[in-house]
Order: sequence, then C-alpha cells, then structure tokens
Amino acid sequence: MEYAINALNITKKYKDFTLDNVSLRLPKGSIMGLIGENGAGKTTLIKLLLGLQKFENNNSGSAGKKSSSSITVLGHDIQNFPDSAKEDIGVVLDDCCFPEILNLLQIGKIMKSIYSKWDVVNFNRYTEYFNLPEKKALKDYSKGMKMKLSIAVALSHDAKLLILDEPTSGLDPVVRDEILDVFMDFIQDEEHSILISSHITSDLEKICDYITFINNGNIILSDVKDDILSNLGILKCSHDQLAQIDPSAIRGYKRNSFGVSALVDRHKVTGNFVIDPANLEEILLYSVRGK
Ligand SMILES: Nc1ncnc2c1ncn2[C@@H]1O[C@H](COP(=O)(O)OP(=O)(O)OP(=O)(O)O)[C@@H](O)[C@H]1O
Repeated sequence: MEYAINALNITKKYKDFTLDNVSLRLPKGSIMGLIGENGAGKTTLIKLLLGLQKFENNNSGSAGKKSSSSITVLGHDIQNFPDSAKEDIGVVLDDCCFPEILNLLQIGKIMKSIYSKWDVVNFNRYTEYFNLPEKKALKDYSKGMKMKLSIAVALSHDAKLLILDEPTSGLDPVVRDEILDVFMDFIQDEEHSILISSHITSDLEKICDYITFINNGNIILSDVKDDILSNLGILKCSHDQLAQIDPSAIRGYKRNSFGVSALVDRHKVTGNFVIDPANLEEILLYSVRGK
C-alpha cells in the first residue's frame, strides 16, 4: 500500500509532556481523522509531520520501545523535504496565519506570487462558494470566515495532501457541512489524501476512512473507521456479569445505578449479551475516561 504519510516511532519530549513513540500511516487516497482530548498531542504530532518541530533523533522512545524513527510525507523524508514538493501539502492550522490588515483580493495576489501552481479560478470558486467578502480586511472577518479563507488557500495550490488541525472548530453546523462537502470533493481524486484533527467526532464519523485515537501522547487505536465501529460496542450488564467477560475484551467501563456499561470488543465477548453500537465520541470517552 502507498502512504501519503508514514510516520514511524516518533517521540517528542516537552517538559511536562511526551509524545511517546507513535506511528501513523495514512494510505494514499483516503481521509484519516485524529481524535483526542485537549492536550492529547494532536497539534504536536501534526507539527512534527509538517517538519515544524523536530522529533527526538536518538531513537529515544521509552524503555522497551526503541526502534528507528522516521517521517515520510508524499514519499519524501520530512527532514530533507524538497522545497519543490512543499506546494503539494495544503495546511490549515487552528490560528489564521495571514496578516489581518489584508483583504481577500490582496491575499489572492500574494498567494499567486508564492505558489507556482496557484489556481486563481479554483480560489475564486471556493471563496465565492464560501461567500467571502473580497474587500473586507481579515481583522473584520469572523472566525468562520478566516477558517474558510485558510481552507480556500489550502485547496488552491494543487496540493495532494491536506493536513488540517481543527478546521471545523467553532463553526456552525451549516458551514461545517459545506466544508466537509469540499473535503469529500477533494478526495474524489485518488491521488489526494487528508489528515484532519477535530473534537467534533460526528464530522470525522461522516467523512473519514481511518480514525486514530490519541491519548496523553500515545496512539491508543488507529484503524479503518468502519472496522472500529463494527468491532466495538457498548454492553450494559451487572458487575457480576462484567466479571465473567474476558478482561481483554473490555476497553473501558463506567458504573451507573443499574450496573455497568462497558466498551467491548464484540468478537471477544461470549455469552448472550446485547451489545449496542458505539459512536466515535463514546469510544473516545470510554477509552480515555472509562476505568
Ligand atoms: N512548545 C511547547 N513547549 C512545551 N510544551 C508544549 C509545547 N507545545 C505543546 N506542548 C504541550 O504538549 C501537550 C500536547 O499539546 P498539543 O497542542 O499537541 O495538544 P492537542 O491534542 O492539540 O490539544 P488541543 O485539542 O487542546 O488543541 C500539552 O500538554 C502542551 O502543553
């Protein structure tokens, strides 16, 4: 399989936080969602994938996890990423990176001078679709308008890979739906791939092929979304019944006044239990917060 992103055994240490020996593979032609609570390490991982931060080069994962580290994006080692290939990555980070005194027309002109493959027709198409005013300074744009502008830019230089950090956060459901449609449209070309982080798990459930859960600097689950949703489910039972279930089937559980509800691997549960479907939000909550 060809990968748009192939990150192996990546460790990044801050004073109070370690992204610990994580690996992530995004198959070409697909969308992967990155889910995790605040401070889980999503932005740190994204910055490493973009080469904006350096990972530990001494293969210094925690004890017992040492192995060689590398990040390959669109076939290039991120540490020696050629300038000529930088246009192939469209990036949206959670803060607007354009000078606030400029307006959309001025941004368009600047981008045309920066990107050799700048597609003015596409840019105008997206900015019209997003109803962005041309002459208003960015400082007077709403948060949603700024985000739409960042997305329009990322989509207008013929990128093959989009790396998007919370592109739908703070946006209303109508705008989010518009943006998700644009992402789905982008991915119709099988050469295109997207890595997207979001707290809005329903957005990721809608568009992603793969989901990666990150918690406290560790990847706790990374798989095909449909497999995750079909393999995991919520089982409600008594404490005694829970005790009879193979412990390796239980990903997390919560006690309530009626007994216990547990996130379980369906295939590992034997016996006559009803297991309800779990959505991505529940999977995150049970995995992170469940006992
Ligand atoms: N430059 C830095 N120096 C020190 N610590 C940092 C730095 N950048 C991030 N961190 C720490 O790394 C941890 C992970 O932060 P990160 O921004 O990657 O989380 P996140 O999953 O993107 O969170 P959120 O959903 O809130 O955006 C946090 O504890 C944060 O304080």
